Amino acid sequence: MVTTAIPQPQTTPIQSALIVGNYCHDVLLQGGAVVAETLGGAASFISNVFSALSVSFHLTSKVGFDFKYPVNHDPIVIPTSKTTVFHAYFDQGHTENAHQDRVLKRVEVCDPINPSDLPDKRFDFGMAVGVGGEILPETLEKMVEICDVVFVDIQALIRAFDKNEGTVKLVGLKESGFYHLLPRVKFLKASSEEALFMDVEEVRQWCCVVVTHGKDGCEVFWKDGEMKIEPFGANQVDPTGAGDSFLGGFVGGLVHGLVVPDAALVGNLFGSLTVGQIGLPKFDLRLLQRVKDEVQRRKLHNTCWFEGGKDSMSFTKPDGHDEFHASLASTKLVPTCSIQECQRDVPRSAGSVEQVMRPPCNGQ
Ligand SMILES: Nc1ncnc2c1ncn2[C@@H]1O[C@H](COP(=O)(O)OP(=O)(O)O)[C@@H](O)[C@H]1O
Ligand SMILES: O=P([O-])([O-])O[C@@H]1[C@@H](O)[C@H](O)[C@@H](O)[C@H](O)[C@@H]1O
Repeated sequence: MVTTAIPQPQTTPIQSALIVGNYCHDVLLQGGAVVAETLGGAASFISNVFSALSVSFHLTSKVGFDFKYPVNHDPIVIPTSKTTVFHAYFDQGHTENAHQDRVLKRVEVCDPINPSDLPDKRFDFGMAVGVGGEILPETLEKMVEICDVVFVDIQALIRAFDKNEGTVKLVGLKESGFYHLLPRVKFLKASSEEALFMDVEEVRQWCCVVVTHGKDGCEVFWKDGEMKIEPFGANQVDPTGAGDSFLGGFVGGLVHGLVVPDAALVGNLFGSLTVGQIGLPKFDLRLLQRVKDEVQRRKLHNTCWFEGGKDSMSFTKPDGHDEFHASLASTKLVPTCSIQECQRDVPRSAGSVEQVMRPPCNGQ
C-alpha cells in the first residue's frame, strides 16, 4: 500500500490576526414562532472557523451587560448597553426582495467600536466584520493603518437600519462613508445580494472582490481577471453565517499558505458546512483533521503565506486545484461522530432552543 506522509507545519512566520466586529444574539423566527436562539455575529462564526483551523487571533468586540453566551475570546462588556440583537424572519411571504433569503431586524444595538478600542500594536492582517453598524469609518481607517493586509465584509459598511423596526436595508457602497478607504483594503467580500450595491467593475481596480453565490460557490474578481470557484454539496437547514464561515475558511486557507483559488475552496467548504446546521456550526473533529491534512499537503506548492501581499494581484488556479476540491469534498464522507467528538470554539448556552433544533453532526 502506498502511503503519503503528511508534511509537518513549515517555518512560515506565525501571523498575527485582528478580528473586529460585535458578537450578537440571533433569534430565528418562522411562522410567527421562535425556532432558535443562538450566538451570532460574523466575529463568532469566523472565530469558530479560525479555531477549527488552528489560526490564532485577537478579537475586538463589544457586548452589553446581558450578553448570555460563554465565549473563548472575551468581548469588551459595556455595562450601560445591551448586546446587539438580530431577529431573522425566514417566512417566504415576508421577503420583499427576491435576492434575500431572510429579513433581518436589528432590535437592540450595542456601542460602536472606536479606533481607541483597537489594540495598540501592529497585525499581519485584520478583518472588519461588523454586522450592526458598529464599525465606523475612523475605525476602518485605524485598521488599515495598523494591519498589513485588511479583509472587509461589505455588510460591515453598507447596512442601514430602519429607525422604527430596525429592518436592515443596504445602501450603495459609494454613499456609505467608507468608499475612500477601499484602495487601502486588500479583499472585499460580498454576497450576491450585497454586490448589487457596488460597482464591481470600479472596485476591482483597487482591491480583490469576492462575491459569494450561496449553493453555487463564489467568484473572485481582480483588476485584470476573474474566476469561479466550485461549491460543495450541502443539505441547507439554516443559511445564517454561511458568508461569515466562508470568509473564515478563505482567510484561514491563506494563513496556511494556500493560493487564493485554493483558499476560496476552503471558504466554500466551511460555508457549506455551516448551512447544514442551525446557528453556529459544530464541526466534526475527524472531518476537521482531514481538512487540515489536505490543506497541509496542498500548501507545499507555495512559498509565502499570502500571495496577495504583493503589490499587484493576479490569480490562476494552480495544477491540482480540481483534485484539491475533490479531496476536500471527500472529507465530508467521514462516519457520523458522537456529539462529544464535535468541536466548536464557543460553547452554547444551556437551554437554548438551538439545542433542541440541532440536527446530528452528520448533517455536515
Ligand atoms: N446551500 C448551500 N450549499 C452549499 N454551499 C453553500 C450553500 N449556501 C452557502 N454556501 C456556501 O457559503 C458561501 C456563502 O454563502 P452565501 O449565501 O453566498 O452568503 P451569505 O450567508 O452572506 O448570504 C457560498 O459561497 C458557498 O460557498
Ligand atoms: O449569514 P451571514 O450574512 O454570513 O451573517 C449573519 C449576519 O448577516 C447577521 O446580521 C448576524 O446576526 C448573523 O449572526 C450572521 O453573522
